[in-house]
Parts: sequence; C-alpha cells; structure tokens
Amino acid sequence: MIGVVGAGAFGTALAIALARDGRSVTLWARDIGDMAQTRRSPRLPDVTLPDGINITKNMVDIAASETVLLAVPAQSLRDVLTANATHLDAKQLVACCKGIDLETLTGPVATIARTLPNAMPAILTGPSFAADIARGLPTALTLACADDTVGQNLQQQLSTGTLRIYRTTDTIGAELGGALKNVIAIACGVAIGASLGDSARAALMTRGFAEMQRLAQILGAEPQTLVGLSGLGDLALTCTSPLSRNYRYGLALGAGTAIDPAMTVEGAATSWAVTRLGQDRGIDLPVCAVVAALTRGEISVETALQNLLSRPLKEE
Ligand SMILES: NC(=O)C1=CN([C@@H]2O[C@H](COP(=O)(O)OP(=O)(O)OC[C@H]3O[C@@H](n4cnc5c(N)ncnc54)[C@H](O)[C@@H]3O)[C@@H](O)[C@H]2O)C=CC1
Ligand SMILES: O=C(CO)COP(=O)(O)O
Repeated sequence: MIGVVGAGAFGTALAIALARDGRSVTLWARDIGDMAQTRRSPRLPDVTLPDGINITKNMVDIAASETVLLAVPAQSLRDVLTANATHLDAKQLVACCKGIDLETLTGPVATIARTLPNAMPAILTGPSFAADIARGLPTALTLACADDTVGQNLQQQLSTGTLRIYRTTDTIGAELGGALKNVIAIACGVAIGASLGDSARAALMTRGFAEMQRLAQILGAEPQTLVGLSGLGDLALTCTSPLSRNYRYGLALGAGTAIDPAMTVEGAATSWAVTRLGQDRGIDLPVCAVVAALTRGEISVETALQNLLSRPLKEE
C-alpha cells in the first residue's frame, strides 16, 4: 500500500500511474470535494481515477502505508508534517515537491529530517508534468535517498511501465536541482514574455545553471547530480515548455499580463530563500537575485535586464 498526501496535480497523477500499474494507493486530499464520487480531479480533468485509488480526507487512513509520497507545495510541507506527525512519523516519506522552505532555508528532504527525525526521508524529482504522467506518457525521474537499500526498495515500489526511476544517494543535489530550476524557469519566461528572444533565454538557462551548480556544490551536492534528470533535465523541460507554471508566471511578468494567484508557482518563494542562502554563504547568484526582486515587485523588467547586462565582464 502506498500513501499519497496531497491531491493536487502531481499527487493525483502519481496515484493514477501507480494504481494503473496495479498498486493499492490511498490518496489523502485536504480539499476532497466530490473527487471520491466522481473519480475526477479538477487539476486533471481529462483523466478518470482508477478504482485502485482510495480517496480519503482522513489522515488516519494513511497509517497503513509504509511509504508515503508528500505532494504538497514546498512552503506547506513543514506544516503538513507537523500537523500530522502522529500519522507520518517513522514512515518512508518521499517528498514530491520542489522548493526551499522560506523560514528554515532547507529543502524538502532536510525539512522532513528536521521535523520528523524518526522518518526515512527521500525525494522524487525530475522532469515530469503531472498531465503527462496521468496520461501514461513515458517519464524518467530521480529518486534520492541517503540510505541506498531503502532507495532501491523505493525505486522498485514507485517504478511503473511508463515511469522510469533512476536512483541516487545525493539528496542535497536532487532537492536543490528541482528547487533552483524553477527560479531559472521564471527568468526564462520573463525573457520570452518581454520579447527578449531565444538567445537571451539560452543565456539565462546557461548562466542560471552555473548558479545552480555553484550553490549546490557549496551546500554539499555532488556535481554529477546537477547534470542529471533532477537538475539539467528538469531545467530543460521547465525553461522551455508553456506547460510549466513557473515559466508561464515568468511569461506573464515579462509581458505585464495578469497572473493567476491560485496557481502553485514554487520558484517565487524559492528565489527569495535562495537569495538569502547566497547572501549567507557569500555566493554571487545574479539571475536568482533578479528573479527575487522581480517577483517581489521591487524592480521592472528593464531594470532586471540592465542589472544583468551591466555586471563586470568575467571569465566563463
Ligand atoms: N504539477 C506538476 O506537473 C508537477 C508538480 N511538482 C511539484 O509538486 C508539488 C505540488 O504541486 P502540484 O500538485 O502541481 O500543485 P497543486 O496546486 O496542483 O496542488 C497542491 C495540493 O496541495 C494541497 N495543499 C496545499 N497546502 C496544503 C496544506 N497546508 N495542507 C494540506 N494540503 C495542502 C492543495 O490542497 C492541493 O491539493 C510542487 O512542489 C511542484 O513543484 C513536481 C513535478 C510535476
Ligand atoms: O516541476 C515540474 C516539471 O518537472 C512542473 O513545473 P511547474 O511547477 O513549473 O509547472
């Protein structure tokens, strides 16, 4: 039995993929609505939820699952863990979110470890749109767990015919790649939204990736993790596809059009957290800093561009 906490787009898509492959899944939904009756999710309107998914609003139903996927936004993860500590403690908890907690400046794995020290934390991350997973399209992800025996077990449990899961013990690299790529995707969206061109986007992706590598390495990540699915792979997807909410948010910022306030956009809060981390560690993160200032409404797109272009010339 696999538990999934959070019935938004990603949690529901993972539940669908696992249930289609024959696993028993309990899906906990805070905003359950009529999902259990209609077998439909407002986040994935084109897909019917398989019978193998037990949809519940009672966290006690998660107790039977040794492995629980946590698919709530990164800024809600700590609250969800704290509020449900009795039901989640001592389980294999797989974070399925991408971001850095603004208050503690920790990624999802470290957040689990600090909040529920008896749990075994892991993270599932990498290039994957919920809509693609729910439709059964082929997807490759990274499962990171510091304990490789548990990691192997999780890899087996969560892989399906269309969901191919790779494994690493580098939880820091995996969680930072997933968190940071969202910040760079906002920057790329801004460039395209403001009609700065594809060349500008390529420059932001590359220099943004340099920032991702710089920060991740200082925080203890292994360099090869950043060039894997959880880093470069997800960066490529999110910076180029209008299916990405972070990219679309950037498009709207760049074009000066309206932004849906209900949309989950992890990169904004993460850019603020990353800027603080960079300041604490004395690391130069100019693209992240510009995204933080833009998303706070502190600077215009023109100023953001000038900030980046007027920096001293340097070696690559
Ligand atoms: N949608 C996608 O394609 C993908 C999303 N992700 C990650 O998955 C995470 C969740 O994103 P989505 O599912 O897309 O977002 P979503 O906005 O579709 O769903 C978020 C869900 O979390 C629940 N939630 C929020 N705060 C909560 C709280 N305090 N307590 C309980 N439940 C709460 C909401 O009710 C909602 O069901 C994000 O970190 C995102 O980066 C990762 C890969 C793909
Ligand atoms: O993380 C994702 C793809 O891997 C989803 O990206 P968005 O949160 O930008 O939609």
